Amino acid sequence: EKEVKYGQITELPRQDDAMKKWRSNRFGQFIHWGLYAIPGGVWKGKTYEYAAEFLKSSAGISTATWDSLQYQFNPIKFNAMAWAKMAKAMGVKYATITTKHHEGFCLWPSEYTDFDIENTPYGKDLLGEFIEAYNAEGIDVSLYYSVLDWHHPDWRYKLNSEEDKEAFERLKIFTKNQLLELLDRYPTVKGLWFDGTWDQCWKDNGQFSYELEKKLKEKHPGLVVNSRMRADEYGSRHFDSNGVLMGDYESGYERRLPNPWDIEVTKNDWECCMTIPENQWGYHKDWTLTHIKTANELIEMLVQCTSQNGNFLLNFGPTGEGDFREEEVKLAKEIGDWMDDNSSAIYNCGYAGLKKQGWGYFTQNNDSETTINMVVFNKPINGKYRVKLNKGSVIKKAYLLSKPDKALDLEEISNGEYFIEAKKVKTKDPFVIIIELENKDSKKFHQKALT
Ligand SMILES: Cc1ccc([C@@H]2N[C@@H](C)[C@@H](O)[C@H]2O)cc1
Repeated sequence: EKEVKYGQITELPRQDDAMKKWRSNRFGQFIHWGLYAIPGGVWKGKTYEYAAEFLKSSAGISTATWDSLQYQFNPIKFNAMAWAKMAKAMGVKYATITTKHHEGFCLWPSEYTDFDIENTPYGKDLLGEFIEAYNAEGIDVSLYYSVLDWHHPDWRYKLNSEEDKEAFERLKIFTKNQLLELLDRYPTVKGLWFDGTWDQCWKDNGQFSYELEKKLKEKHPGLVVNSRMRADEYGSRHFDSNGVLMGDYESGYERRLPNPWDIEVTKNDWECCMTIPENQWGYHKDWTLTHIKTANELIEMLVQCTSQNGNFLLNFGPTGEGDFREEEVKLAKEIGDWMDDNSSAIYNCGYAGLKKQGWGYFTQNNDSETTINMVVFNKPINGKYRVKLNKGSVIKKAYLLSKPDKALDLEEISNGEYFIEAKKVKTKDPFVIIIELENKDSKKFHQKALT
């Protein structure tokens, strides 16, 4: 054990209302929007395959040229209420939007820079409109903020000289000022999602990120912060040098999920953020470049995250004009239709304390001790679902969520192991079987107490 002075601040897992709400939300919408949405991955007629929000670097564009995009940013089709209604219909309970990505352009009128929405043809407080519209639909909003800032003259990747150190001190003050400004301007936001914190400059400033997290949480009670914000004084990130998670949830699952059988991951709160193409966060004009995930794939990811106590943050990249491409609109509808019928297996649900089995994923509502959800993705060819529960568990009845008054046939195999027969399931979509137990699934809740 090392002596870590600048590691974890808030003892985990948090059981306060703000964190319980974060945990019960489960499904969120990520929005990546900035100047990069204008060129959309294409520059001087050439299409760049790398992530569209990195076009400045992949096309070797000078900062001056890139930053001049500011004077073209005029999303005439932006309608925050329409966005919020689409998000609501999709079934998300929270949304995380880029306030400032690596390019440094701010979607809110910041008093600490002119490289912001105020100095564009649009001019209005776009971020404020977004937050108001999403909150009006009952959707919590958290703010993505990139510490890495390609525009700011004081940004340094590494601190090699006294001059670097002095410049980075100014950058740290700028960062703190902008974050306090965001919390001042938008008091209803629930969280901060930090990115761009992997460089040496930030790893050398563990004490600063410790004191910053402390200050932000004092200013904004209940604030939920991702582990990506932090480094400890030895440069250890996400987890301190003794392996203790920093921030409030683990945010290392970017475009990847844990192994579905991994139960270690269930011990912390965590979130997976995911793109619909293979690797585009910002709007890219050409979606033929890679595989585009289907609603079924994305629903399975959401269900897997829930089954392992994680949240799923699905990314959308609005165009430079402020609307969504048709593929995203279609996916939002398809996912929303599934959520309309099955969200009871997602919202306020988590790890059921049971091993994953071949037909799909167990989830369990955090407020129920005797009801377990089976979310089915793979129908057994004989229509018999083998379920292995905790020893001593006795099934009182099992039924399709879609047909609650028709009990399914059960056959007990051994202590806590059954076949559930569901032969006539017509749907082509994933579906839910509900198991109601005779007795308290005490082992699971005992496990919960230990975590
Ligand atoms: C190498 C790399 C750096 C930054 C990223 C950013 N993190 C995601 C959450 C997006 O914001 C992406 O631009 C992705 C890959």
